[in-house]
Amino acid sequence: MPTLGAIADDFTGATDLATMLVGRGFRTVVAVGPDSLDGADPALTDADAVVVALKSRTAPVDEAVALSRRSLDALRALGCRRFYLKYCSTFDSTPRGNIGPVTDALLDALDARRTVVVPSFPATGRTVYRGRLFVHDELLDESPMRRHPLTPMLDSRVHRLLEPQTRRPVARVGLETVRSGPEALRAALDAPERSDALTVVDAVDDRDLAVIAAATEDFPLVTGAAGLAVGFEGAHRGAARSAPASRPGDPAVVLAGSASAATRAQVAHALDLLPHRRLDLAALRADFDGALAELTAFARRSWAADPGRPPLIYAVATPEDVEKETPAGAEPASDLVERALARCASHLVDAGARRLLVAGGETSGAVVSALRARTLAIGAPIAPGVTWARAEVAPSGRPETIDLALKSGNFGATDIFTTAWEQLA
Ligand SMILES: Nc1ncnc2c1ncn2[C@@H]1O[C@H](COP(=O)(O)OP(=O)(O)O)[C@@H](O)[C@H]1O
Ligand SMILES: O=C(O)[C@@H](O)C(=O)COP(=O)(O)O
Repeated sequence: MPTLGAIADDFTGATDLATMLVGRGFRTVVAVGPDSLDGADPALTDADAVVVALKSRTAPVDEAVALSRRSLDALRALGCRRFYLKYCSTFDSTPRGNIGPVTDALLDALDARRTVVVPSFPATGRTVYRGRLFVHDELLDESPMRRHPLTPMLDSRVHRLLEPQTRRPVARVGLETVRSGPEALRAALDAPERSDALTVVDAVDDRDLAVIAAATEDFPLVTGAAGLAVGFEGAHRGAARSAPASRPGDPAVVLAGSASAATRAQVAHALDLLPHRRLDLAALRADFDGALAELTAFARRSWAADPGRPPLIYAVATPEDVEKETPAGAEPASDLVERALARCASHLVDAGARRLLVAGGETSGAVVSALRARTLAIGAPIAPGVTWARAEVAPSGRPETIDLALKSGNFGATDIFTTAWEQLA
């Protein structure tokens, strides 16, 4: 029976946390949305931890809160007693939410008064020092996250980002206290000014995260990126990862909807090596089905020409490709891109694709929902925060088992689109 329940605000974040938890000795399953939390499913009841993947990061606040509350109730019904709200290591949110409102709602539901806020994930270059969030050497608001199409991050002070989003006071604990050990940190968290607050805690390396995890072991709810789970200890060290569903040479495809800097570099690298097509937004607006049929035909031709070179279908190669203004009366580009890549994934699985690498959190949510997967079993790791997962899908009713990698826009080495497949060998 699972005892740890996590709620992730996007799909790449869910597999990011799940691969970390597997590495920490938790048999972990990702459930796609609260409706997949079926108490009779042995994949869930035999796990130590269940991570619910939501597409709630940029949803309207009420919807994000309702989805998270339903997930919490369903995780409790499965037996979970300790909860983890997983959001982005770059704290992706707006002044309205959704990190603050969801944290408030989960605390209320758990009858808890306070929690910690820990976006730090040093393995991917995210650290928090003096309350400021760094992405490698840059402050968050000086990093490419400043120009994110959905959640531009214009401040690096985590407390300032959170304050307008929550009803609770926002407090801070500095690195000096963390480095004094779990008892000192716990005393700081128990101080009256933090006893009903959301406390942003500095963490620069994995030892800091282990201290935070130890100091909050009995908190009903912790919040953060996947890094905090570095300090968790499950009972199944060396927990098995699921075997690949596909074989080398099976049709594979890369679908990239992210406009993030790392993905743009990965696209640029792959353009020289893989057959590729950029989504043509005008063509999609003029004839969605026709444009999709052309993309499917392109993928089929690529597989026939060389099964070793997966076709790449992408949305953005340079920042200028991001559509800033929607033509009057037209569907916003971000929705159109998600819808196109989701439909593309369905067509391609129907056409035989058994290995899909998807870049982008919102994009991954749209793709996995279109594929109608219910659970993801965590497979071979690819890079910090990125993993293969095995999924039963049924885009048009016929079940298939495929290998899926959901890559956060900003994660992964430049050559990930050409090298990730080696982990399936
Ligand atoms: N050309 C474009 N113009 C506008 N928005 C785009 C374009 N291409 C992609 N997008 C949108 O940008 C968003 C990227 O978000 P996401 O998939 O979460 O990537 P990341 O992981 O980098 O945040 C998606 O909603 C996607 O549809
Ligand atoms: O914590 C992280 O950075 C990732 O797990 C994550 O949430 C990434 O979000 P996207 O960049 O939108 O994929």
